[in-house]
Amino acid sequence: MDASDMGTDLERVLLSEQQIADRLTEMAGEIDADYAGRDLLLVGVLKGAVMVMADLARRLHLPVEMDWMAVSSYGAGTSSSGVVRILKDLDTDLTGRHVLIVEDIIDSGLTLSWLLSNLRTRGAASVEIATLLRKPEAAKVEVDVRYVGFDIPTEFVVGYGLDYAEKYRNLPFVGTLAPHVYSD
Ligand SMILES: O=P(O)(O)OC[C@H]1O[C@H](OP(=O)(O)OP(=O)(O)O)[C@H](O)[C@@H]1O
Ligand code: HPA
Ligand SMILES: [Mg+2]
Repeated sequence: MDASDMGTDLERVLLSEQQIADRLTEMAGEIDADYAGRDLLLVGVLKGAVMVMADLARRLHLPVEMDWMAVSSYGAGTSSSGVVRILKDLDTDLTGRHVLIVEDIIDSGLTLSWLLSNLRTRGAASVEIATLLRKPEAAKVEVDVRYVGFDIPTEFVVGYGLDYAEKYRNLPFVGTLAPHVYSD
């Protein structure tokens, strides 16, 4: 699937499949080096982080475990409500574990800031964040992020796990939507 398959819904491609792949390879290299000799637990945040988790994890040379949480702050809209709900909690006890939260995007920062404090109360040896995308100018709270793929402008983006009203997650690239998609 490429941009032309999107018909008129897509405004432009922000990050191509190749750019994403190259950056994830670099991030995996840093993570491999930083966590060498440690037992790492990757925590993916459903649903948006599915693609990042799958592609980042496959580039790591460390023996990792993977677990998932589902939290929601957006519902079907395009701005964060600020109210974070746990829809599915971890199956893993974090006591003494090195935890790396894997996310698709940090926008207002409200979701990750909340999640970071929540996981830090669970006795982990360390809790860090890896995110593919971050919107620095949209931050409502500052979040201490260890690994960032790309800083992007304050525009609503879709693809590579990111949705608008649950659609577009399966695009292999990250793009912006044409305004008519929001108003129709
Ligand atoms: O920094 P914030 O403004 O809090 O936004 C970031 C969060 O919003 C999105 O999740 P969403 O709640 O849309 O759930 P989803 O992953 O299932 O789409 C995204 O995947 C992040 O988790
Ligand atoms: O720009 C975005 N796109 C899709 N989902 C999101 N969740 C937070 N920001 C975004
Ligand atoms: Mg969403």
